[in-house]
Amino acid sequence: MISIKGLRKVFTSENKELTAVDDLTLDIKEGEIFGVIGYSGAGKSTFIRLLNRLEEPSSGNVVIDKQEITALKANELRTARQDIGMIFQHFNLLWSRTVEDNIAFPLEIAGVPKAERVNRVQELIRLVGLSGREKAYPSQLSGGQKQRVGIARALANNPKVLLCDEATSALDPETTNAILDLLVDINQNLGLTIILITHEMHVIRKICHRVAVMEQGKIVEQGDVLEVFTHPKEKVTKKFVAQVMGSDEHDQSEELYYLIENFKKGKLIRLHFLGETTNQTLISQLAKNFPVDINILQGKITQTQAGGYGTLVIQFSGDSSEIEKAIQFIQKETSVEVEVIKDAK
Ligand SMILES: Nc1ncnc2c1ncn2[C@@H]1O[C@H](COP(=O)(O)OP(=O)(O)OP(=O)(O)O)[C@@H](O)[C@H]1O
Repeated sequence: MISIKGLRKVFTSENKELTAVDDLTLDIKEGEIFGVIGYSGAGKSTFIRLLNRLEEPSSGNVVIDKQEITALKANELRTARQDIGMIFQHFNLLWSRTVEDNIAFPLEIAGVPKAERVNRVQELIRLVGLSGREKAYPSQLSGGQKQRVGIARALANNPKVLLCDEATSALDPETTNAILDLLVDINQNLGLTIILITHEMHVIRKICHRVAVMEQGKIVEQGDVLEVFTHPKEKVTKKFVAQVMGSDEHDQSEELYYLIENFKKGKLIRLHFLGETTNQTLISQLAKNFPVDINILQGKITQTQAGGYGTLVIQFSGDSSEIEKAIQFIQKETSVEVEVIKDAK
């Protein structure tokens, strides 16, 4: 769907050259939500702006849906941009226009007749959940509502791709979640390919299918979100994963030592969940099927688009042969990995 090859952007200021995006090659599939994460200055904004040529590349090419964006003349680019919606951190709304007039703006530019425009705007307002706010001005809206206007405006011409430039960075956590849910809805219901840049791993965890990690203009690691979360390779990736899961191995071993010392009966087990979508009822299944006591001691499980992952430490106590059967059940019937931390025998 999107093919990016050897993309570079060199800025020159005060006779110094700075390579903001450095020989970047990437393929993005149709219908996926692809996240690019990196710290400030990594080159994310420059990268996403190169895709629709808000920033002109120094070299390399970008192909979106078989059209080579980097080869288009100015007038061709204007038409091609109707297929590439974009939303921004600070919304970029027109402050003197109402909600409906902001959303109608790209339709006016595309020459859509008035009656059709009015219908389309109504449809978009419903889609993004802004019914009743049609006549409001941006200054009268909350941050989340402003971004909803931004999304509706970006979708007005039925684009194939939506570029999101730190779209939730100016929002509080609750509003961020609501906007992320809306992006997932749009992705699923309209089949829209979404590329987003962010410095928050929570955003990647919650909605992305694949992720690329950017550092100094380059992609240093990429893959399925679950794979990158469970097996981060680069130092920078490990830091991002720690934003969501916490990673301090020292802390973990201290906590385990505490559990081993204080829960001496039966067996202490650590369960490793990896992309489980079907095992959410595991504990209740164990409790129903085996005459053992289960004590939940510690856990951290988080949900991604590909299912949950994380660990759960439990204590089994009771008849040791029943405990063994319960463990065998987990090993045979689920893909949860079992690690025995301590066996009281
Ligand atoms: N117009 C410009 N002229 C000169 N240098 C620029 C320009 N735009 C960006 N840069 C530089 O390019 C590098 C990458 O910036 P970019 O904004 O793409 O990073 P980022 O990862 O999006 O970070 P942030 O989240 O802070 O914006 C930075 O060193 C920045 O100073």
